[in-house]
Amino acid sequence: MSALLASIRSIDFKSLALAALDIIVVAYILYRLIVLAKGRRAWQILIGIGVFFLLVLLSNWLGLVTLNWLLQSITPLGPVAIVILLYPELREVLERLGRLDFWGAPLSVTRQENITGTIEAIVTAATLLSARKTGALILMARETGLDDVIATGTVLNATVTPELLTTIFYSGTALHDGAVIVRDGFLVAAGCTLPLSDAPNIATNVHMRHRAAMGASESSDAVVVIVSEETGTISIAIGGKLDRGLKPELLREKLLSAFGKGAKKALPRLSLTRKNKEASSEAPTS
Ligand SMILES: Nc1ncnc2c1ncn2[C@@H]1O[C@H](COP(=O)(O)OP(=O)(O)OP(=O)(O)O)[C@@H](O)[C@H]1O
Repeated sequence: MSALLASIRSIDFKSLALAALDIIVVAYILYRLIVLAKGRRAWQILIGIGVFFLLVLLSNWLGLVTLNWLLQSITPLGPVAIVILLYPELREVLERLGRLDFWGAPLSVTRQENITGTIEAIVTAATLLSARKTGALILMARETGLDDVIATGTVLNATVTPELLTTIFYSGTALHDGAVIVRDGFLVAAGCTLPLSDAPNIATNVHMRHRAAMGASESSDAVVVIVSEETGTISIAIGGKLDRGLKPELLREKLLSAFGKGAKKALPRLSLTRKNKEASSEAPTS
């Protein structure tokens, strides 16, 4: 008993508390970084890095000398490659650190909004625009921020209504070109430039507006609704995949399912960072 008391007394509680704090802070930072990366291209890059290190360990363990030598030779280039590949995400993390919103509110769902109402407004607007053959590009945010895309357009921060959407896309208005960004139940910005898809096998009848929608949904977890100016057809792009020729009911169904049952009351935040600079120089105007 006295030995137990002596050993308890010998514990340096201050160092223990500091070590615990250290572990908690590091774990929290890692958690926030994972939440930030998830659903974006950065996530695939991180998985790729994980696979690379797994291969290094495996080749070492199996005694695959040449493969191990090759992988070990490439490893010192890793930090530079990571900075290049994850440049947009690293920039966003630093910006968030500066704005202090890296630590606070959750990065995913920040506000409880009526997503069903937002979806309804978008479906109604798409139906009207489709009937008039007015081109439209509506990007719906899901996770993290879209600040760099928003920066390419004009900030509005207005409630999403069919009237506002149809007015914005009315040909000839100053903001009809480009995409509108909907986030947290608000039409945050209009006239935004999206990154174009660089997928190799895009059909020739997929024009710039649809390519931009595909690009935005490839680079982030955004859900993009498109109305073709040429044919009036309504399409949706999710994860780089374009689903064309949707009836309003199917569009509503897909949007509700994209925002998930749990998210029916919340419009999550989303980010899209990659390729904007390239797209802003490529985007055409009508
Ligand atoms: N990178 C981009 N980001 C945002 N909007 C874009 C981008 N590229 C094109 N657009 C929008 O698409 C419009 C022109 O698209 P496009 O040339 O595909 O029109 P279209 O021939 O009528 O085809 P569609 O049937 O796809 O509407 C532009 O005026 C612009 O509003």
